[in-house]
Amino acid sequence: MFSNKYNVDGRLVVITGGSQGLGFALAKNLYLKGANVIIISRTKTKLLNCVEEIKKLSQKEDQFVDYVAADLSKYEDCERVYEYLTLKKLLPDDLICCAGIAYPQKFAKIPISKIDEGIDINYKTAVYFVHAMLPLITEKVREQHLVLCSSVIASYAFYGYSQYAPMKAAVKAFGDCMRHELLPYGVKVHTLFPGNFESEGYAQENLTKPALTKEIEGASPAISAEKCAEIVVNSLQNGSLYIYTDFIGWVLGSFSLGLNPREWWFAQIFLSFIGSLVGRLVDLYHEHLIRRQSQEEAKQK
Ligand SMILES: NC(=O)C1=CN([C@@H]2O[C@H](COP(=O)(O)OP(=O)(O)OC[C@H]3O[C@@H](n4cnc5c(N)ncnc54)[C@H](OP(=O)(O)O)[C@@H]3O)[C@@H](O)[C@H]2O)C=CC1
Ligand SMILES: CCCCCCCCCCCCCCCC(=O)[C@@H](N)CO
Repeated sequence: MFSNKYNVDGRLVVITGGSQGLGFALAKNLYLKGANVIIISRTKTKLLNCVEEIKKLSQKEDQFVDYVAADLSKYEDCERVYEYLTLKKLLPDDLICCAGIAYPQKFAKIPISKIDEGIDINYKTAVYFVHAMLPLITEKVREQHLVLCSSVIASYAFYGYSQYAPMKAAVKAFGDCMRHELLPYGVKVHTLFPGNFESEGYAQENLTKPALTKEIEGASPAISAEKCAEIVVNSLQNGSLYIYTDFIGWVLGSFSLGLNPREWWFAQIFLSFIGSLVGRLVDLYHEHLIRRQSQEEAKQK
């Protein structure tokens, strides 16, 4: 219905989790390219500072940046964002859902409050927000994009991520449903599968992350949030539906193609064949690391 090209200039982009990390980096990147942005997160003081910083990057007279402080895991707050947009007659061109949190730890050591937080921040913020915004993205007036943030972890869930991986798999599945349902409205739905990148959230999760988890995910060295945002924006401009931010993420995505959208069809199909041959070996190696560690722990006791 609409062209594939994603021209940033003049668009209105609403970004959840826009006060730090990837969300903030995306806000700055898009603003620098001429977009108007609205950032949303819970903490007003952080949002105010971000708005000031973004304003410094202004490209033209009438460029617009604003914020809404809202806890998007509460539906009333999502409705409040809807009211703010409609009152101000602001029609978003794109929604980017970046709010998310990980508490990597052995399952037995995870407090139930952290499990709830994982469900609320990773899953509910995305699903509730999209639900509340639907009237604004189904008007068929222009090309619109919905961007959801999953993780490489959705392609391969492993030791230490029991609080987080199921939620990111859920976000992936939600995105797949939305991609179908919003097709008649000309809304392109993109899902991000980032590998590790530096952010406040990443620093926080590293405080509880088990050594084994760090060892396994070492294959995805953390890039800067700015670099990650640049890759995401370039991929959106190329029309990619599934967006990976590092090589290992792309390889793991290729190993689990299923009926998923693909990029570089033949390369990915070839890799999926390799994956079906050696994938289990990689996992067996990780099982070996786990056994070795538990034996070492037993010796120390
Ligand atoms: N960093 C990494 O290595 C990776 C991260 N990801 C995913 O990428 C996304 C961005 O990650 P990252 O930049 O590290 O995250 P950060 O933890 O650094 O930032 C999270 C943002 O979400 C906001 N937020 C949290 N809870 C809510 C809520 N209930 N309602 C509204 N806003 C909320 C936070 O602000 P406030 O607390 O003020 O609300 C903050 O702005 C997340 O979805 C994450 O899971 C995926 C792969 C790798
Ligand atoms: C031949 C194939 C070898 C495969 C080896 C397996 C490597 C696994 C890498 C997984 C990286 C996961 C990053 C998770 C990021 C994330 O979402 C958290 N940081 C949360 O913020």
